[in-house]
Amino acid sequence: MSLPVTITGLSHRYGRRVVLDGIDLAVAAGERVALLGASGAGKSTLMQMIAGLAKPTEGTVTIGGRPVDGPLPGVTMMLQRPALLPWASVRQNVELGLRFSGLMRRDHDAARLRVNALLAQIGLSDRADALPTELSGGQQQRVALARALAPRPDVLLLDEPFSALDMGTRAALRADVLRLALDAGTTLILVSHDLADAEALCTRAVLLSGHPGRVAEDLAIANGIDAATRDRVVARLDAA
Ligand SMILES: Nc1ncnc2c1ncn2[C@@H]1O[C@H](COP(=O)(O)OP(=O)(O)OP(=O)(O)O)[C@@H](O)[C@H]1O
Repeated sequence: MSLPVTITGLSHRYGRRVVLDGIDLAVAAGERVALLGASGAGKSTLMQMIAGLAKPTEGTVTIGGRPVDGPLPGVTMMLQRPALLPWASVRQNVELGLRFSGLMRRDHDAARLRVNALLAQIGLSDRADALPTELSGGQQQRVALARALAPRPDVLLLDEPFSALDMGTRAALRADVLRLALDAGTTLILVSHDLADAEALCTRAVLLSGHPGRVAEDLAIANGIDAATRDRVVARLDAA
């Protein structure tokens, strides 16, 4: 299942410093939206609020009509660093996603099949017993992706998941994310400062800009981006 995410009149201050101002954003169930912006535009802060890890100074976030006042079941976040359990195998790390969802307890066989299918999808079936430290950075990020998608989350939040990876690995992982997200039918919100990430994964790009960050552009990108728009967006992303 996928759920809509609605942000209404959201502003946020750290101390006396306003970092986000008047954010209104409606993401439909199953939509794939990129939150783009230069460094410091407030993208990660906004993601933390969607994930229920921080509370906005003003305004609300609802997911499936339910106000977010803490982490909600069915909402999964994946970060720049994979944050795998170092002492647990690849398989155990992916299983963790299903332990939280309860499937491991309810139907152990179904959980095992799901983990096997995910390991095959990320090309790591033969590394199921390896420890994370025995994998490359890209492989570790794939394991984190499989763990995030194992319970078929209603909403998947990706905060710069590709930024620590080289270009080749990045392209391959983008393809994995798209395939697994489509398979899970999840609503996807991606934070990035790279337009290419948005084009590879999303049908819509929302650009945060300024200090405090506000929504500067809201673009349909499913059918590509014309040259003038691309130049404008890239210039804004490059602005510090
Ligand atoms: N916990 C915090 N306390 C105080 N200020 C913070 C805190 N977290 C972020 N900030 C500030 O809020 C602003 C927005 O930060 P945020 O990390 O949300 O931006 P971002 O767009 O995700 O940036 P980047 O692309 O560099 O990660 C920045 O100026 C940052 O310094």
